[in-house]
Amino acid sequence: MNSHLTHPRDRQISLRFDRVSFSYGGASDSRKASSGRKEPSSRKVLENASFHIHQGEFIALVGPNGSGKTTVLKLLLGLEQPQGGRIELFGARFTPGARNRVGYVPQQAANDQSFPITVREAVKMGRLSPLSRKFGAVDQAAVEEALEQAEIADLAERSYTALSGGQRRRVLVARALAAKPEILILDEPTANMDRESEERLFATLGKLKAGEGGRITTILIVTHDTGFVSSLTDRVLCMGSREAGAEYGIVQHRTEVAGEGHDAGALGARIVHGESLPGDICDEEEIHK
Ligand SMILES: Nc1ncnc2c1ncn2[C@@H]1O[C@H](COP(=O)(O)OP(=O)(O)OP(=O)(O)O)[C@@H](O)[C@H]1O
Repeated sequence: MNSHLTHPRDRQISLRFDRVSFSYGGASDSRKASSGRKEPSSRKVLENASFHIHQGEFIALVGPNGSGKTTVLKLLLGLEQPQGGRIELFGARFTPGARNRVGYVPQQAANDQSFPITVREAVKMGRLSPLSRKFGAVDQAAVEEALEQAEIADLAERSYTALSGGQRRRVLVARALAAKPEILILDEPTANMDRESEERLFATLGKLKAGEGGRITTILIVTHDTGFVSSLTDRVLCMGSREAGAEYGIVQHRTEVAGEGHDAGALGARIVHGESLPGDICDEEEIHK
């Protein structure tokens, strides 16, 4: 069976949260463990939160400020450990090897201002592995392809620091794509982005979703701007919704007519949308403050 032709929900699961609970200052909080100091109080972010994402799905993760979106990303990148439940990447518990198959585009690069390198060099960083193997022809080809995919080939020799915020964000996208990730995670990619960069990023994401180059990429995008990706989005995950048995959980909204797909019915609300997703997609009454 050609997996490209199958519906994403008939493909294997790339990522699963199974009744995940997490509190900052809780028993397995990494900062508490490393510092040895006791936090004055714990901050519960997730309780029994469950969702899963199929290979090739395009998912928007939305929710109000402080509802835990970044925390979900930290958990699935292995930067935080849940106190309860299970997180699976590619059908197994988190491993560093699985992490290498996930591309992450942060809101901004660490030390953004002091990045005295060209755009091509910044994208090359996506191919540098901790095993310090030689940078070869395959790596070079991947870098050139990522520059094209992110529509920044014309910027390749420019200094990274001379770029606009939106252009820098597209460099970070290219850096992630250079590693040919199976899952691509983007944290608020359009925040403070100029119109042209937004349009080019949208084009990049559209090509990834369409499977250009014969690769299937699963995409998880944290955004306040659901309109930006509405025509690409398969499902919306809403943070902070109260569900039976999950005080601080996540509700999955389908962006398709209710009843479709083999696992329809297992989840909460569904919505139907056309060109744009409504701003109040997550029921405000349901969102914890
Ligand atoms: N390192 C930390 N220690 C303690 N509490 C934290 C820490 N990081 C985040 N929090 C708290 O956990 C909750 C969830 O934070 P998180 O950053 O995940 O939310 P968010 O939805 O990404 O917010 P935003 O949209 O503002 O980026 C917030 O109440 C936040 O104050």
